[in-house]
Amino acid sequence: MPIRLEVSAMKTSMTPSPLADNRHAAAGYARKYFLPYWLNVVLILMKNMIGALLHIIPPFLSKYVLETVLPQQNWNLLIVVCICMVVAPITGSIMIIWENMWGRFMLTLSGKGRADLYNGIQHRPLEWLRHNRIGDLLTRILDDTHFITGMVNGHLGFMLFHVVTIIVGSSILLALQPLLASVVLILWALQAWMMSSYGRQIKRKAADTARHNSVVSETLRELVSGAAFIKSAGQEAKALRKVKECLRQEWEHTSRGIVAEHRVRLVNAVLNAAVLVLMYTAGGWLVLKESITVGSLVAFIAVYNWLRPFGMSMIDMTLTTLKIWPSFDRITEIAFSPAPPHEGVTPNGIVTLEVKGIAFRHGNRAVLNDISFQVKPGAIISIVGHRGSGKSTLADLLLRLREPESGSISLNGTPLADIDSAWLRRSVLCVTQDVLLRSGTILDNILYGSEESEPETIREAIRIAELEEWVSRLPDCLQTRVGEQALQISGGERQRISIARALLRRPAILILDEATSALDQGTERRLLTRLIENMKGTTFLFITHRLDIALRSDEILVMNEGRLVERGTHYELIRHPGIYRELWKEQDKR
Ligand SMILES: Nc1ncnc2c1ncn2[C@@H]1O[C@H](COP(=O)(O)OP(=O)(O)OP(=O)(O)O)[C@@H](O)[C@H]1O
Repeated sequence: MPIRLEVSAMKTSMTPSPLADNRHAAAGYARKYFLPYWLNVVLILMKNMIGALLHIIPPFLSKYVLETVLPQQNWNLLIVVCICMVVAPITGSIMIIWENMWGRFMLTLSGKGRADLYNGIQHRPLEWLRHNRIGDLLTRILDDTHFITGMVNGHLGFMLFHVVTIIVGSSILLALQPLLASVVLILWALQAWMMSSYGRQIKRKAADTARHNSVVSETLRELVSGAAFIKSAGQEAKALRKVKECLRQEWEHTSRGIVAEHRVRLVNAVLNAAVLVLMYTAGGWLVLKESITVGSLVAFIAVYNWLRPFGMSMIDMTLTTLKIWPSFDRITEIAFSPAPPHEGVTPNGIVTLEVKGIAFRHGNRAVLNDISFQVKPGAIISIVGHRGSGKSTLADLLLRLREPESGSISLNGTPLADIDSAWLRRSVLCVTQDVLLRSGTILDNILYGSEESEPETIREAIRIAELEEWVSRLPDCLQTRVGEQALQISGGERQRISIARALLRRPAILILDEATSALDQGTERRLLTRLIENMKGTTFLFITHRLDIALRSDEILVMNEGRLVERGTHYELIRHPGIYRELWKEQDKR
């Protein structure tokens, strides 16, 4: 059944989701991954509770020794109590083994998180990808996820233990001496309140530092990847100045963050000392008034001293969490807002493409205006025009890398938006002039996306793309690695690799956007002839400045300033004055 292509009005999905929506999505994500492990979480909580109780036994035993064992002068009981004092906390510590066992699922979560982040980036609109700096994205994938991973793996369980311990410890303090405990707890609450207001400052500074770190990464990436260019332009000193300035700014931001953190620690130290002084003074006064026994005060102080380090490290952990929060925001900005690839209609058979009145603008500038045309299955079409007339933008729209502002594009009558996105990626392929090679071997690069191809088909593709001779001269032929040698692979060789790749993919529609511009005209002519013969049934859209292929096209679409201004065969167009005739004459002169 022939498939027709039609473009219908589509809504743009370029606007990124607001952060609040992303946080909501992140909460859903956490639910999705944590819920299957609810039993592990409950077990860890219970273990923490029992561990906290076991750790709190020694202070009570001290009270018992002072008030009962020593007055009775019971030597045997003293030994038993002392043994219990040692065994209880050790047992509590040994229980950490269970936590390692039950908490292992957290490790897998961090891996999934990083993969989701990459998935999020991959599914963002093209415009978003082009506007975001690579350095910034890398910082998000590597540094920000590293902080979060560390937090999930190291802190979460530990924090849980601290919270449980502090709750249990505070209850015991209240049970021992309600008045004294209230004073201590009020001071602690004051400390927590101060923390939260300083915390906002720390969070802001951390966000600032994260932003600057990503600018530094981006600048360094640019300067390192452009090192050869900088050298050839004799601009090494200027580049070095830029690096130094960048690092100076980074240091300034980091040090501002450190100063803010030190201020919080100082306030904490002062408050801790105040609590201690108050507790000894009030406790001593209560003993003198005979409101409590010395044993109770000793037990109270022992519980307090045992609890204090937990409070301190809780503050440390809260500070770390606050610093990590901006990383969390930066991740949720991309990881949880992708439009998932949707499963839509899968057109069968050959494909007819129809474009109806599409318009597109880059910012405020109209780049395409009222473009309409129809392409029958297996047709050869050339899209020509002056530079900047909108040809590549049109290709982006056909590939659904961008959405038209108005108008419609459809395949066999089904709008692109309703077509299964995986099918679309497989069936509408674009080969551009700038060919990016992946790390791996030459063969990996040819097979990318068609790994299941038969050896005979691969050989044929290599032959048609005229790669045979070049490959045979490589040290390991097809198995030669691209990585370090990438720079030595010429533009023409890269373009031929991507033509071979297209041959293996056998798309329904193949767009060649200046895909053979680096080849000499003789090679280009031969290669394209073989390509067309070999891919019968495929629709070809040639975007080109060389008009050789236009001669053999079923139809030529001539674009000017975003409009389709002429159409017809070479011989029809050449007869009348117009842009095509101008272009043809210009080429003739060359
Ligand atoms: N991301 C972008 N933001 C703003 N303007 C853009 C963007 N991409 C392209 N343009 C502009 O849109 C216009 C059309 O660009 P396009 O690349 O589609 O033209 P083209 O006909 O393919 O040009 P060429 O023949 O030089 O490849 C140009 O003026 C270009 O500068």
